[in-house]
Amino acid sequence: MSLSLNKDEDGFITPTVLPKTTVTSPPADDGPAPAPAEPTTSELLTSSFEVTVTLADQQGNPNSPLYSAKTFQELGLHPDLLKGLFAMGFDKPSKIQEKALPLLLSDPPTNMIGQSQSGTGKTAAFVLTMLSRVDYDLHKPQAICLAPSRELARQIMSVITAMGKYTNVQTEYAIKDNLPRDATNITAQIIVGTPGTMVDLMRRRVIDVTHVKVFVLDEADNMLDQDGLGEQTLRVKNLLPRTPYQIILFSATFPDHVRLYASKIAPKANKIELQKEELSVDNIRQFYMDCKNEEHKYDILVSLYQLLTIGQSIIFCQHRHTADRISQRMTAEGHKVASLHGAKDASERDAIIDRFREGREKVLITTNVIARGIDILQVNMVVNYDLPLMNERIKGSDERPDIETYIHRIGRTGRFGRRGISINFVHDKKTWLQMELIEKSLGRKIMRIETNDLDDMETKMKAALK
Ligand SMILES: Nc1ncnc2c1ncn2[C@@H]1O[C@H](COP(=O)(O)OP(=O)(O)OP(=O)(O)O)[C@@H](O)[C@H]1O
Repeated sequence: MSLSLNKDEDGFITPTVLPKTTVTSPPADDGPAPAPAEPTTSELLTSSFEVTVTLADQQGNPNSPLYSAKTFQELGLHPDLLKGLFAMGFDKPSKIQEKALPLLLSDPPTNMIGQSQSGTGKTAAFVLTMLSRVDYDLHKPQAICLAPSRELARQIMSVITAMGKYTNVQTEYAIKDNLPRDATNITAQIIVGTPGTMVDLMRRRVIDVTHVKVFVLDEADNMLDQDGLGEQTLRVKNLLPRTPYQIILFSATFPDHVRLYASKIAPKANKIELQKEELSVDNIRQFYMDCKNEEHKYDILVSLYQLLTIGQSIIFCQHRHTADRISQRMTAEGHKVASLHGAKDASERDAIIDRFREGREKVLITTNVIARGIDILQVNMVVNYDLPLMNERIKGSDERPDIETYIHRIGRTGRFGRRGISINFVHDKKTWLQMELIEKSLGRKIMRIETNDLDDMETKMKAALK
């Protein structure tokens, strides 16, 4: 089946505006596939549902953020890294990789602020840069990478390990409860972690920063936002040496108030930017369900269970206690679901996400903790049980929808051109208006699915995943 995009009655919009990516080089004196996964059967309510991948289609389509006219070979990568890439099944670079890698790898190193839609391969771009720049004979930290959650740090590490499989790279985590308290000296070349633990290890000089030459912030807008992890990230940066190092900031979103600050943190950066209307990928079809009240949301979720378990699904709630409550109720009623949030301890969090990654759990009920970056190809459905709101991020703010978090949440599906579905639950005027604001900001139609018509639900979902 080909992945040509059509507008249909379900509101799946063909991109009429070609996704343009703007690349800006620093002004002279301004501060420095697998592929489209497609169900091969429309039998959504049977377990015979499969996902096949036809990477070449989308990477050959100039309208796609996965498009590539170039090859990894042309990028002058070390043969050991090329081997690693091919072993991972990466045949050619995606658009962001094709544009960013020559800039990231050029000498002298230049900073980079890179934006590209979720699931389009940003990780490989910064991982390849770290792996290309470190000196494997020097047993000192040389690349520091920060991510907003331990789950994402662990995922980035797995990409480094896979891509660096044919090199002698040594890596270490800076995440909670990973190193023994009496660890004294990290000799690994690449360290990946969350900012709090990274600061701690740097302050205690367990990490010697003298030789650091690359500093990466994944999900950079969140890492720099003063209402997010900005303060902690700045602490890490202030502990880095005064000698020049390359700063790389990547995210699918850069809201205006962070964009300016990002340019200060990464001076004279090359910039790859997206326009507002290009923020969300077109292969995720967005729906909403009009629920009667909070309790009805729960009933609807339960009625969706069969659909949720065909591939894998992530259900996002506003609060940890909601995630736990729903998960306990559904479990008591005989459904198999797991819940994950920041109040669980480190080893439990690792076990839960690992089980989900391995497909042993099919439904994960969670909070914004894994809204960003998590890449699990089988996830074909995301449910916003509660819409993301600004006041979850910014204390005391009003109840405006949090557009950036929405983009990241729905981006947990539709990875690297695969098809995916997102469903928003609305249950009163306020949530309806919030959803309308999301729809307006993204310029994408969010289609209604009837809550009392399971057949309609099934038909629309089948069509969306086809
Ligand atoms: N060149 C490539 N060829 C084939 N698959 C690729 C390529 N680059 C990346 N991928 C795959 O695409 C998926 C998405 O990549 P990645 O997680 O880096 O996206 P991202 O842009 O960082 O997304 P997010 O914004 O959600 O963090 C991964 O499963 C990755 O293995």
